[in-house]
Amino acid sequence: MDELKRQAAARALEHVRDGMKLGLGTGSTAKHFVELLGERVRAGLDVIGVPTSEATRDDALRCGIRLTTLDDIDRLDLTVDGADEIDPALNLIKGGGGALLREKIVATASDRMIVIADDSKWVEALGRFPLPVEVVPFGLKATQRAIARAFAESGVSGQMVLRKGKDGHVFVTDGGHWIVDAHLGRIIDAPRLAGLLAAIPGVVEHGLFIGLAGMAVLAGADGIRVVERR
Ligand SMILES: O=C(CO)[C@H](O)[C@H](O)COP(=O)(O)O
Repeated sequence: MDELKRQAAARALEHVRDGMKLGLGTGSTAKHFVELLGERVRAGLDVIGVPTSEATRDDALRCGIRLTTLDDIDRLDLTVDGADEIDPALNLIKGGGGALLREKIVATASDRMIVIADDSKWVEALGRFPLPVEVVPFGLKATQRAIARAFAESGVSGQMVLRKGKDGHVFVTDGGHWIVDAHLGRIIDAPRLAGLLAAIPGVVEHGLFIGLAGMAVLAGADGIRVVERR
């Protein structure tokens, strides 16, 4: 599986050009991309990156990649990131690694987003992977009730679980928020649900990435499949 992730990352690297401003994703697949990019940088490629998490910032610096922020530059040329699920419209579930907020800000500031994954992430409909919803700790129960109403309005339901870290304590995002993972099974209308969740005051961000990815690079046992959004 790790080899497939690296193959997908290597194929995405072919889209990187000298002088590009890059969004650097988070997760085990994105980490392969950062490492391979670092090899090219050490060989003379001139790029600058905006990391989507503290973990990616550390990795990128270790790999010798120059970094900047969205305060210092306007647009990015390309973001390369992983995903937890990818559907045929190239809508995604992201946030399994907890970095969905910065990932969405960076992807939205990019002219292009390429999503890289092993082909187990390809699904006919989103929702088997629990949908991460990043919330502020204040008023958690009220926010969860509003989220449940949004689910009902878009025709889905399921258990919501407050994410815990490996240490058993509540998982805290880089932005100081909490994550509720919603076990929905199958999301019938992801764009509609995305809009409903975005309108809830206690929701900081959710893991539905609608219309952001322009290309998916999927590595499987039979080779690499590239899917472009129509
Ligand atoms: O959204 C993410 C982190 O917030 C990751 O891209 C997603 O969880 C996929 O991770 P991996 O490449 O390790 O399978």
